[in-house]
Amino acid sequence: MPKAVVLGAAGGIGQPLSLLLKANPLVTELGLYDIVNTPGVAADLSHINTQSKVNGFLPADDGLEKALTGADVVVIPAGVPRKPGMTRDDLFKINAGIVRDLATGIAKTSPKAFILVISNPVNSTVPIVAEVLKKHGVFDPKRLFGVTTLDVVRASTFVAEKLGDPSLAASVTVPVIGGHSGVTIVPLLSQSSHPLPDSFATSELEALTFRVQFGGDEVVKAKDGAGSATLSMAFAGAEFAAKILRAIKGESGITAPTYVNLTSDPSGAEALKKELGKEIDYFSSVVELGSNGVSKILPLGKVTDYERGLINAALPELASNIDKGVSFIAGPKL
Ligand SMILES: NC(=O)c1ccc[n+]([C@@H]2O[C@H](COP(=O)([O-])OP(=O)(O)OC[C@H]3O[C@@H](n4cnc5c(N)ncnc54)[C@H](O)[C@@H]3O)[C@@H](O)[C@H]2O)c1
Ligand SMILES: O=C(O)C[C@H](O)C(=O)O
Repeated sequence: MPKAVVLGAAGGIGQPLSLLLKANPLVTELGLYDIVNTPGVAADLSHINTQSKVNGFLPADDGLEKALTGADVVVIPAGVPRKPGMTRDDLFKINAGIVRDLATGIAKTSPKAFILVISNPVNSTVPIVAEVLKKHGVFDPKRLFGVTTLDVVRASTFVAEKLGDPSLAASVTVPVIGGHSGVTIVPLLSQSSHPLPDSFATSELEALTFRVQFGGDEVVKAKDGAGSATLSMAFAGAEFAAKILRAIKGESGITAPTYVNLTSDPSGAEALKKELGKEIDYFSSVVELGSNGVSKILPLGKVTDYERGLINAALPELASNIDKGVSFIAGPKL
């Protein structure tokens, strides 16, 4: 205990993420699943002198089921990445089906696992996983997470840069809320652990906000057709997974922003929706983690008028992304 599983483990994110999980002393077993190359990735990682046992699986011979058996934490970076000119929503056509099929495997084999969804478009793929789990009668909203940590990591880096002290990057924390695409990404810079100077101009604040919202595009452009963020995403995914592993082990007081379901448990969902002023079924907010998953969704806290405007701009797109994911499994709303 615990066993971590990576679905999409041979990919650009999957390989370095699997490496970082192999290096995490809390992981005792690591299952790697992909449609290609996992035996090689697993053999390679298995020579690293940390305690976890590593196994690689392919679709043949019930590989998905074998990988997922006994899983406590399942991380999903399977699916295609963006090329320049594409939005994350453009990936829906291919990734929705991939995520649906993997979620079906989880529902059948490891329904109690904590599920961490990286595959884009996260705003829609998380609802897809939830709807599949609901169909199988095993949905627990406290155990399903859209991984938005890369936005948080970016915000820390960019704020530290603006403060003129990159050594602060690891300690700066900025809540990033909403969703994970363009305008649905809302950095609450007024709540930065290391405040921006009073002299910070409105235009600078807008530029910094834009950089967090569209940081993914910078990488897509720089990679010039060879994919999107992989290494920074692996780092971010491993950071979030490490928090989950610590919470499972019983550590209390761990918090992180993550994209969660707001329709039932856990506590705090109704209060958050009141603050948002809108009935919305998923939202990324800071949550408190416990051994059973999300123990509390924390309130937004004080936001500036500018941030309130960003939230209001995010909500309609988020709602439409959510509907798209839900309808893919449940059929269109009548
Ligand atoms: N949440 C985030 O912040 C974030 C950040 C970066 C990338 N992403 C997303 O992560 C996904 C993966 O990105 P990448 O750069 O690693 O892509 P990649 O193409 O390098 O890797 C994807 C892997 O998924 C595998 N795969 C495809 N279909 C599969 C299936 N049915 N079952 C198991 N594995 C399957 C592929 O074989 C490949 O190894 C993309 O959708 C990307 O947009 C999300
Ligand atoms: O930008 C992308 O498509 C990948 C990822 O969502 C990111 O934020 O880097």
